[in-house]
Amino acid sequence: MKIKSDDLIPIENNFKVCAGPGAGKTYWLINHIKNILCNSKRLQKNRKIACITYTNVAVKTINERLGSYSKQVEVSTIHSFLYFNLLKPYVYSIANEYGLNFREIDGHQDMKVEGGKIRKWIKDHPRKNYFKSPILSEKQLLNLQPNRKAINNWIKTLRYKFNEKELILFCDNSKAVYKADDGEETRINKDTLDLLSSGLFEYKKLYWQEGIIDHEDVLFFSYQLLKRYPFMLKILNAKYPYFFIDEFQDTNPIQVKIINMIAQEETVVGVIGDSAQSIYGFQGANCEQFESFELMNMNNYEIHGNRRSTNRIIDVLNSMRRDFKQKYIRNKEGEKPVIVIGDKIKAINKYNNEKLVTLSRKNITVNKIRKDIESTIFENDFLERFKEADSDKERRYTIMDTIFAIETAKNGNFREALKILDRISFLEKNKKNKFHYLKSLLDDYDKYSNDFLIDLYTYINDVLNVKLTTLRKNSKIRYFYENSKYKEFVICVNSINEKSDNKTIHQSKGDEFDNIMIIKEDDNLDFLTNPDLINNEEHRIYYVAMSRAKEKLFINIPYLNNPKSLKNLEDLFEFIYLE
Ligand SMILES: Nc1ncnc2c1ncn2[C@@H]1O[C@H](COP(=O)(O)OP(=O)(O)OP(=O)(O)O)[C@@H](O)[C@H]1O
Repeated sequence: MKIKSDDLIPIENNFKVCAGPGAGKTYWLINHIKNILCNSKRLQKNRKIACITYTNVAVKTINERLGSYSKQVEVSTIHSFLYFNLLKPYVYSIANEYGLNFREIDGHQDMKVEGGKIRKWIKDHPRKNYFKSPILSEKQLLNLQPNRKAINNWIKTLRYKFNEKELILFCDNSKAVYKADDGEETRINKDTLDLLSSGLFEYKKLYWQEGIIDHEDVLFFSYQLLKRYPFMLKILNAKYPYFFIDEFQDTNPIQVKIINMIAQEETVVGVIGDSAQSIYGFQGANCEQFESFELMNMNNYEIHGNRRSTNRIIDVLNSMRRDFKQKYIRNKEGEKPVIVIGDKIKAINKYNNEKLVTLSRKNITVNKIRKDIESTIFENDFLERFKEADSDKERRYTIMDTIFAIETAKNGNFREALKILDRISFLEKNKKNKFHYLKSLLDDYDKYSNDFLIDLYTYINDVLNVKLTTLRKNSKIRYFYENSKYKEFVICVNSINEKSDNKTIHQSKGDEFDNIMIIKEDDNLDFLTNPDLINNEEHRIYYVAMSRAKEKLFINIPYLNNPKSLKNLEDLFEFIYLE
């Protein structure tokens, strides 16, 4: 059934809302929540609406938009929802079985890959006796650097997946490769990878025994808990009579299973999304999953308008979409989108008089643009130079982690900031000291953040009374501290990256900007000339990118080998060749 983004729907039925970009899905969801808060007879004092969304930025936005209504709504990412409602209170009950040191767990983090742990894992591998030809030996795996690096790359792809009803761990074998600077490629053979794969839980346990869990582990343990202890499900149902998930197209299969479990009892479940915007395939999400998602007593709705973009931009989006065409709601003609052919920096500079946000497919392109456009130092360059200049590891790490913690806290994530401080040896695990240290630094931010690193060094020494190794006069390292700006360092912090005008397409998910330039590294515009939003994730990624634009849209390609191939795009785009 078609609805508009300000329509109300019955509050006691499960629902699925499908709508294209800029349709007002988030806007609609917030209204729906307010409607429930005003009219539900099932929301007593201690019961809440759960509203799950994809990123911490989205959590913040939804909370702000709910305003005073947010008290009875728990807005969070699925990981933090499950962590606080299931893992923290109950994981002790299965901890032994998984070698999980539950007392040490302090939140969840991005997956860590530590060389030392991989080494230990291989040394103690449960099927170590089979490490003989054609399987690489322990020595070949541990002592040859290219092999080590290839295994490292492979382990970085570690994920859970369902094998029948059980969750198993697997890695992507195509990533067990290392390419040296001279182009020589080292690839680990399949027999070795199969054997190593058989012990992946032992690898995980090396982290678990220290209480370290990542986001995917939160899903894994939650699933195990819910499967084994039905009373936990009952508690969730009692606490959250309504459970909604925004951006459902990027939900992975474990989350879907958990959501299905939650929906079996009295909780009303609603999912909102757009299968054409599913862009997290590498995490196991796929667009088919959203389309086939079904619950008992579920109403289906569609919103066909686009409230974000000008008509000319919506025309481009519609040219890619087969399932339905979006309607103009703003009904502003706008300018014809432009394909700009030539150097990216020239292209950005040409159109940068109005605020322009660039969206690139890869991080490396974003970094190149930042280096030229923002005249800041490429983050790795700076960290590399710092590492080279300051060989005193303790001092270097103290400075580095202190800045990471300060900037993370300033971005609103105080908990994460305190966690970062654990990496500093004199603060480790001492909550009171950490708190005091961070608070002073935040209170006095202006005293050290406007100029050079030396100011922060002096502040830590003199005001906080932490004695860092002296920086000798006229030494190379003192010169570095006296000449490197604090703000140069800040660029290294990811959360700051989010604020930049130059970002990856994935970072732009859910957001919108007036003017956008998509930066391509080649002239392949297949996603426009031959679009396939159902089967091709790359096409969906560019669809998401283009649909972030409200007013103006540019696509930059470095060259155009075959102008004829773009003939069909002339109605939709203007073509500009740069000198
Ligand atoms: N009913 C409405 N009245 C006024 N403005 C609206 C309404 N619905 C949505 N908007 C505005 O339209 C824009 C797009 O809305 P929103 O971000 O909720 O869309 P979305 O469907 O979640 O987008 P996407 O899937 O592309 O991220 C926003 O600027 C929002 O404030």
